[in-house]
Amino acid sequence: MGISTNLQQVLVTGVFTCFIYVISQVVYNVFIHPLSRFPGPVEHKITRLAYAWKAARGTLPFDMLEMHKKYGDIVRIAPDELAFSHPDAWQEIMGHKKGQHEFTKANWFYRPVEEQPTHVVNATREEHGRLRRQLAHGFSEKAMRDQEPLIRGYVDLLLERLTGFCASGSPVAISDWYNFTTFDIIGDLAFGEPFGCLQGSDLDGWIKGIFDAGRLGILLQTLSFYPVVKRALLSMAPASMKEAHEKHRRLTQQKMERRMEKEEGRPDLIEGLLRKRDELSLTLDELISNAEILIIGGSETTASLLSGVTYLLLANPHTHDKLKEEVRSAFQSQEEINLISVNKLSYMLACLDEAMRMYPPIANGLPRLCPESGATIMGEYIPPNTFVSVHHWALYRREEYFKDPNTFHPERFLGDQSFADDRREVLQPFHVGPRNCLGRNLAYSEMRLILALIIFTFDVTIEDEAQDWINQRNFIMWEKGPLKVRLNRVSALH
Ligand code: HEM
Repeated sequence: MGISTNLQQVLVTGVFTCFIYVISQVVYNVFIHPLSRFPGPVEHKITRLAYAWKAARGTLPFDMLEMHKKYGDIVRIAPDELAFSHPDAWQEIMGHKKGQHEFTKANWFYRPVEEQPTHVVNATREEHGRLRRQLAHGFSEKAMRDQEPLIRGYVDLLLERLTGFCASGSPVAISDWYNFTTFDIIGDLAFGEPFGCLQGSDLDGWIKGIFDAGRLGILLQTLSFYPVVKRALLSMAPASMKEAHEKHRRLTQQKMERRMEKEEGRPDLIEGLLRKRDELSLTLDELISNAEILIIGGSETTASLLSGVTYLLLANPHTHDKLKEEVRSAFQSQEEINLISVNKLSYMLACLDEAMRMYPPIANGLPRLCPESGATIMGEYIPPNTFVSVHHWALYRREEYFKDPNTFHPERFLGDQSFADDRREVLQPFHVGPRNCLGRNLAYSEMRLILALIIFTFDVTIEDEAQDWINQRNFIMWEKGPLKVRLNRVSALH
């Protein structure tokens, strides 16, 4: 009897203490916290879980737009995070800072498992500078000229494989084929060998392993705010998961070792790091980690945009007609289309930029941490250790910055006067500043070459089942369904 009364008392005290703790957290976060003066939904001010829930449901980009519409350009999206939706925010958060402290990348997002080897995207500032300098060789104009035959080989294989579908008359998920192509290209540029996706008409198991790990990464990012739970869950990971991880690691190591055996001076993206490996004190795991991030960053992004622009053109037939006219009048044969000659296709570039606005490959904000000195963003003092972000999709759909933002208008990038008030500098899908995209030129070259050759070679029509394709969820990357189209080879090319 005495024991159960004691137990009851302990339980009541425990529950009461938890209750007091939660109430005091709520009161602190809503009324006393240094960010309490910023507007936002109350559940987001109270707990990180409100944001995590939206990210986990895949609706974050759309929720962010609604929040900015309701609360303005600055929204408190978590107790310790602000989202900014304004042209000035890019430079103020990510730009080069003369004599001021830079915003660092948020560890909870970029390094959810601290034990993993680092790479150029999540490295500390000092480490990053050294890695970037070396990697930059592989992205130079000269390197790209040297890489062109390799890239062209895969694009020709894509055209050959797609031609197969013309003969059979069956619909084709062109989105998959864009993925196969960009993965094979980047596999060769990062590891010295393709994944065989175009040959095998499927994503390689190694790539699937990376995507699975990506999904887990979203969960781990949220759990970074609850380290005890994260540690417990990681220690309870089933043996099958650990085995899969180990198998993936072994395969990657073999890939890297094969690349290291190849001739010196290969014009690819990893050669710069291999050459200075000792100077940079790079372990094998760090080399692998850099190659992996090149593959993740350089394939899905480009393939998404190609799928997005194809869908938007097909859903807006007058733009598709205009592009066909531009490409087919500029060239007489496929051979004339190359990385240099595609530069004259100004309408096509406008289509790519407009697709980047409506369907940015990276749709959500990538968070940064405000320096110890605090900072001023959009005229507001931001206290130290605040996470800050700019959410691409939501920013690009704001009527304040783009006229008729939900409609595909490539003309807005061609000086059309009806879009004179657009704030085109808002569009920064590759970011600005010292950590902006190294692969921007490569991405544009690949996308221009592939799109020009597709438009030149095929008449493309969209299948009924794909009419709604663009309405997708987003989990850091878009959850692309199959973009089903029918292809007919242009008669002059038969
Ligand atoms: C449409 C395609 C692409 C988009 C929209 C894109 C976007 C971005 C963005 C937003 C960042 C900054 C990430 C951050 O702040 O954490 C980034 C970084 C990076 N991207 Fe891309 N990217 C694309 C294609 C590529 C390609 C083809 C490559 C080639 C491998 C590539 C390589 C990189 C690298 C190496 C970085 C890290 C740069 C650094 O931290 O110094 N990207 N990209």
